[in-house]
Amino acid sequence: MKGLKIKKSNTPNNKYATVISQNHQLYLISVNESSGNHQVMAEISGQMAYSISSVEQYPVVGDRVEVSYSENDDVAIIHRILPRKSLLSRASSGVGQGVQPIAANVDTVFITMALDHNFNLRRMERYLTIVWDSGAQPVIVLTKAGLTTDLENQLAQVSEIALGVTTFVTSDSDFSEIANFLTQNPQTVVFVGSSGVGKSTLINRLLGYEAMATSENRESDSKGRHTTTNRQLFSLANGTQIIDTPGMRELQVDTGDSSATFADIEELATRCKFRNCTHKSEPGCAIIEAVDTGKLSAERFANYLKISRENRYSRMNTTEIAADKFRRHFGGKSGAKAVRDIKKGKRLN
Ligand SMILES: Nc1nc2c(ncn2[C@@H]2O[C@H](COP(=O)(O)OP(=O)(O)OP(=O)(O)O)[C@@H](O)[C@H]2O)c(=O)[nH]1
Ligand SMILES: [Zn+2]
Repeated sequence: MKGLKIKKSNTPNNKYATVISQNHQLYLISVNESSGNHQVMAEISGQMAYSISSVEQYPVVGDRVEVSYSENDDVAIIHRILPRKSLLSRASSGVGQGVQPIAANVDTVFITMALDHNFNLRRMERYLTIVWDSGAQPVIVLTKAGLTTDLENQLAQVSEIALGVTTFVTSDSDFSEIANFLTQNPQTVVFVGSSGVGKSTLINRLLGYEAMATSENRESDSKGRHTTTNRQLFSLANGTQIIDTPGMRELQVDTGDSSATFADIEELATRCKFRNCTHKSEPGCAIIEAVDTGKLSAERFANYLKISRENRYSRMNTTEIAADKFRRHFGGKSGAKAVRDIKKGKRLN
């Protein structure tokens, strides 16, 4: 994986550091010093705070930052974020709220899904979409192999929606594929996936100690999932870093650029007779034909449409979204009739 190119600082006493945990505007950073790495609390400088105009300009876990700090200081001051190679974000709740960045410079996102009742290809597509969009590389981890009798079929289904994506299968007793993968390519990784699929179990096994409380030894409503520290970035001996921040694990699998995940559908769309085909009822629609002949599953196509619509919304303001819903809902009706319907309280959705 490509390393960060670090521009030399204009201020010779400044140092470089990695953000290892974040709590509101306070950061825990690991400063790279000639004597080794040194952990210290940090805040952003007044000047940096003043110049920030959007939420991605705040440091997040995994960020490399330039700081000023001397031995006598209680807190270091963060002056800037070095260029990121990836940024993983989740959708904030509520329409028009944009996205919330949660981890930077992640190389690989392990999309973790259990092979039991948790297994769900539509959810997997959503995770893939977010990961492709972040600049990180997805790897699929299918856990609890002992709890399925249908592994071959499940693997075939996964490879259909995740063409070329590395896929590992783990069980209670065997997680060696992931361990080998990380030994061969030390890098920064995160685990995402539904609660209970075994992310903490895997992270503990990779670290070789109980850094995370798994659901077996955790109160179900306990806030702190880390047993020993409030770190959000853990290092393996081989240099691999595992980021695990609150809010990261399940993401909100509802946004992102769908083009890489749905490359086959986008390719089909280029063969529709009309360039602005909506793939609903047009003659010569290559997608409708593929669904009719069974080459494309209707479910997968429906998921594609849903994600495309959500993407479109994430780029619109509230009025535009309302107008779009209006058009979709009342497409054929006259404006006056549509307005009457709205006044009568018919829902748009
Ligand atoms: N059978 C089986 N059980 C597993 C496996 N991996 C984890 N488990 C069990 O599944 C339960 C949940 O595991 P966790 O590691 O806490 O799951 P998690 O994904 O970290 O869940 P959250 O912390 O809520 O995000 C625990 O009881 C684990 O012992 C596996 O490969 N096979
Ligand atoms: Zn079409």
